Amino acid sequence: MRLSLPRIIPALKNGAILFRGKPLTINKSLHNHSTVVLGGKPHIFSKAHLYCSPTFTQVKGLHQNHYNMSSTQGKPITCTAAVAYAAGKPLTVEQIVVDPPKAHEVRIKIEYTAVCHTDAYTLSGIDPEGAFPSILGHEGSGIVESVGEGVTNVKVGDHVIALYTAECGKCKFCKSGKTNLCGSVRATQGKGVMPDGTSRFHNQKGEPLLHFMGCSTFSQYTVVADVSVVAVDPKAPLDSISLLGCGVTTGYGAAIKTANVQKGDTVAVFGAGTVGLSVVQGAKSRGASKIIVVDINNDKKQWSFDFGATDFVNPKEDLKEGETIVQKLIEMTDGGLEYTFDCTGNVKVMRDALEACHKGWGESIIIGVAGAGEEISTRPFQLVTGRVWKGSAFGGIKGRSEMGGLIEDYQNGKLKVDEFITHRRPFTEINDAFEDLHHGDCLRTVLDLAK
Ligand SMILES: NC(=O)C1=CN([C@@H]2O[C@H](COP(=O)(O)OP(=O)(O)OC[C@H]3O[C@@H](n4cnc5c(N)ncnc54)[C@H](OP(=O)(O)O)[C@@H]3O)[C@@H](O)[C@H]2O)C=CC1
Ligand SMILES: N[C@@H](CCC(=O)N[C@@H](CSC=O)C(=O)NCC(=O)O)C(=O)O
Ligand SMILES: [Zn+2]
Ligand SMILES: [Zn+2]
Repeated sequence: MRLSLPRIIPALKNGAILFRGKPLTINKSLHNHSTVVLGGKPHIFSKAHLYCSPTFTQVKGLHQNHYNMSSTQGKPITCTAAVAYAAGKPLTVEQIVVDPPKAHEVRIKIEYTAVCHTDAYTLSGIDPEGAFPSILGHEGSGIVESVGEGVTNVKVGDHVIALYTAECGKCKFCKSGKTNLCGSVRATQGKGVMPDGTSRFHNQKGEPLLHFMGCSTFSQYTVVADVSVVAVDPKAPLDSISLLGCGVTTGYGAAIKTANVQKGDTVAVFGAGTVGLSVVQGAKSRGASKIIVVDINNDKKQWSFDFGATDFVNPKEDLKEGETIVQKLIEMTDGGLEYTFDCTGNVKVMRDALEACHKGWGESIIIGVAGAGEEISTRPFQLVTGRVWKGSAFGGIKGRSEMGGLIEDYQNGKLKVDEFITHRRPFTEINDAFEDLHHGDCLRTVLDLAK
């Protein structure tokens, strides 16, 4: 049962609600502003918090569970989603049905989602794991609507980010201390189903729709495994932090975790999208001495400098006759770079990125995702002579244990996030958001699921 506003207000007026053990008094504008006064200090709660939050620890005559529950709990929800019915076709915005979460699952009311290049990659049909019909989207934030049995890490009303890289803390991978990859749900996630092998989505004809990357944020409601969701500070704006669900975290983490860039290091970043520019800001935060952005699109030049690049090279325009990008970079850095990052997904660029590394110690980190059948190649001599080829998924970040730190970096002004939001659209314009991706003036389009 949802605790309705008319029911909660008399309870508040009677002083019957305790917040962290102290009685709450209501601000007279509670109706409109959701503001309560505690110890003389105003506290602002979102509507969702007022309705659902267990931070309200005691309501006279009501059991705690009552106000932890929503009226939709345990029931299917009909809502709007964007369905990918076939590769290369626009998404269909339609009403779908989202089943309640089963044990160790969480149903989230998605508030905002951005479109990542990987969504376009899968929709294009070149993802070996791409399957249809499905609900794409993996860069999203929202509020927990209900939880299944046994869920302890999040509760109704929590502000959350969906995680395509789960963290169970118990599997071989999680316990290794060597990787952020988690084995707990990855096999079923890759098949587009929940850990029990079934889907929580179906369309109005009753046909099941597949999940995507364990997130499926292109739906007003989604269901994820409990290991694939993290609760965050409710003061962090949900629209901005949706970007921490993928692009920003991936690039920033690749610089500060996977590569672990140190003061004075030289860095080259191939591809100045959200991922590449987030690598740039990670490298800058570590005090890299040179941060060279390589991109074929001059529209990315100013952004590169804004995020901390020291140089910008457009291989289509800035090379001398017969010069390669590898030669240019080696010449600019007295023998090559300490770290290079591919943020394009182009396997030829990946080779250049490796070969631009300094002999003996340079490391190249592949972040870009390449299509089915694509392979990387280089002369083994490149590795024999000390260059290292690595990859990075979700920036090497463990979503449940490390997201809080990234949110703090954002809140303290150390990590730029808002600057990536170049476009905003109502959810119904999702196909235009995919189109935005192909234009040089777009880093991220954030979609508002309420519109
Ligand atoms: N490993 C992981 O965990 C993750 C991987 N990814 C992958 O990372 C990549 C980047 O993602 P995102 O930032 O969202 O993508 P974007 O498309 O926004 O950025 C890619 C950038 O690379 C540029 N580019 C394309 N070809 C070249 C080239 N030959 N040389 C130099 N620059 C080039 C593009 O230019 P233009 O605008 O002209 O096309 C664009 O500016 C994608 O492959 C994505 O799938 C994303 C998130 C997580
Ligand atoms: N499905 C593809 C590979 C896609 C891929 O590499 N995904 C990245 C995240 S991309 C986010 O925008 C990743 O983290 N991969 C690790 C993972 O476990 O999926 C294929 O089959 O090639
Ligand atoms: Zn992504
Ligand atoms: Zn695990």
